[in-house]
Amino acid sequence: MTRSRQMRRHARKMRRQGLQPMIVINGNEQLPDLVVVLIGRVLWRYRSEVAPFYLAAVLASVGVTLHLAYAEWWPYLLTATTVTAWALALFGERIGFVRRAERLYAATVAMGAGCWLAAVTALGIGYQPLPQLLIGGTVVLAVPWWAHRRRRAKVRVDRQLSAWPEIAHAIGLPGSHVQSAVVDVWGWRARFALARGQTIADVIAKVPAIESALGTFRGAVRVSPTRDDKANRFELRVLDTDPHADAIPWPGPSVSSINEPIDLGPFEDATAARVLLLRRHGLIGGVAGSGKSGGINVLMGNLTACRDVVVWAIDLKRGMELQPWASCIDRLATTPEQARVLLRDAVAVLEARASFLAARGRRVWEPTPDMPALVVVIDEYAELAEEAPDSIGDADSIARRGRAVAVTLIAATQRPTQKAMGKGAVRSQMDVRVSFRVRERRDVDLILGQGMLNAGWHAHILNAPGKFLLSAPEHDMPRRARAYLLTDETVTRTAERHAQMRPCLDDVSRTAIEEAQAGLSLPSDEPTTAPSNAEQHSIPEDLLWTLLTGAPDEGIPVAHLVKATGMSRPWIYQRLRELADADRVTQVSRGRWRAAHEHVR
Ligand SMILES: Nc1ncnc2c1ncn2[C@@H]1O[C@H](COP(=O)(O)OP(=O)(O)OP(=O)(O)O)[C@@H](O)[C@H]1O
Repeated sequence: MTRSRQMRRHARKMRRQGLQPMIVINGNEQLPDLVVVLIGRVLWRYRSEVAPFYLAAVLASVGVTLHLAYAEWWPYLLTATTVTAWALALFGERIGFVRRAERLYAATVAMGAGCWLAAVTALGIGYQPLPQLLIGGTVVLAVPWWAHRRRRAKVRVDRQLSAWPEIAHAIGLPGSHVQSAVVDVWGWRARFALARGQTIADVIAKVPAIESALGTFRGAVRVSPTRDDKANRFELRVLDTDPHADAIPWPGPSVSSINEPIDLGPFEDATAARVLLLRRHGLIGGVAGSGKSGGINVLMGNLTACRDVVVWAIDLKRGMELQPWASCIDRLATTPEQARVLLRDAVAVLEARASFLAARGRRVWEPTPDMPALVVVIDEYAELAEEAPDSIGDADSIARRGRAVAVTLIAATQRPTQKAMGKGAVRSQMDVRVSFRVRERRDVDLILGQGMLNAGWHAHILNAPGKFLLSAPEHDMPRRARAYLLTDETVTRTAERHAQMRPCLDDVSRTAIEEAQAGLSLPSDEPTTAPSNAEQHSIPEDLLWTLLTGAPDEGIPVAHLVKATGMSRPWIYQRLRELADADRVTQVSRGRWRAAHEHVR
């Protein structure tokens, strides 16, 4: 019996006795077979780390072979090298070198390796200083490779996943296997297939065992169904770091249109807390210092990035919170009087839009850069209710009737009591509720809605500023999230950038505001039905023309035209536009028109 067979037998015997065999290598003896296997395994396991040296070894052997057989090939090698390096630098993105630094690195390695190979092919490996260049170049170029974060993360995940069959066996899920995996900022996620008869409930019951087997911290593993909701699949989310451990810098806007859900910050499992604001109103609550203003900054950073949103804001704390965004805000009210006018105008906008839609037989206002949504942000709503109580009726109107016409209200307040919200229906109309930390348990229901505390929405125990619970039609489970943090400098920079691309309100809304400001706003029960046939058209059109030709020099207000003809405001505007296109009428000033001079009586 050879010595190595004796050793293996001995090892088996020890294992039967429950002991762990140890390999002792005596310097004078030949290495046992086992050690060769072990070294092979280590070299395979650490193949990613050792890859630069593998490449160097391959280059050296290819170089020696080429020198002996085809020494005259070196110019071809140089040409191929140059072409490859340029291709990697210019088009490397297509094969996975996403960042510029990665493409430059790949091109440098290709250039270095190719030039060295060409030199060895021509001169032989013994030519000085080619051997030194190979060793030095390998070590120097290996440093960025070793340091590359994404490579390291991928290797770590590969190793954890290659151990999955053993883990699955140990935790009682034998036969389950990995289908795909991706690495991200917080850790990794992988899709698994389950063996016959296993269910996702079995996996959820094993989460602590999975955490232990993968060597993660407690709470790092989440199990969820896959998107296709197959009963024999599951998704495993493994966090390397707790996403909520520190403040999370804002990564920049997540949307460019109000039609997309806004990312407020990550949940504990690092998935994004995304919420749609189109045709919804929002209520943000929480005690002083809980991060409300931070939350509003995240919203502002996103809303101002949308080319189909006009933002109006009310900040009665003398603009302390919203002033930094002033360059992106179409109208900012910082006094009760300004707030009153702003809300009255917002109601005028919503009424004009409703008439405009009704006249065209349309139900909803689809925001576009030309016809944007209007979002009214009110910081500290309680101050508004206290200092401008007569404007609460307008806020109420917006909350009740704003959805279809894309006029959205977002109100922030510390405690949305009935008194703080004024005597209106505003609170009950809020579809999206964001609760930062509250002082008392009963405040949970105030912000999130009746019965939410008992349903497990424990906003009173949120333990750091910026942490929040989000309740919305697509978020019906209490999950902690943490809002991104925008530093003052980020706010300034973002506001500067976004200020250049803010849209203006559409004609319908602008005119409604002008009329409201001129005190000519029509009652909300103005006629909204468009004429149904040509016969009906002919009379008001004649009347309209008569009014325009008889108008004084300063023009006739649109509101008068509406009243006199009995037609809807959008109808009047359409006719005016047609007449203006035919050079028959002119707009004297905002909201005032008359016939062109040659037609004036
Ligand atoms: N998302 C966040 N992540 C980390 N820290 C935050 C976050 N939001 C706020 N903070 C910290 O908490 C402090 C208070 O936040 P913020 O001013 O937003 O609270 P607030 O609820 O608006 O208070 P107030 O009502 O007094 O204005 C900030 O100075 C900041 O340091």
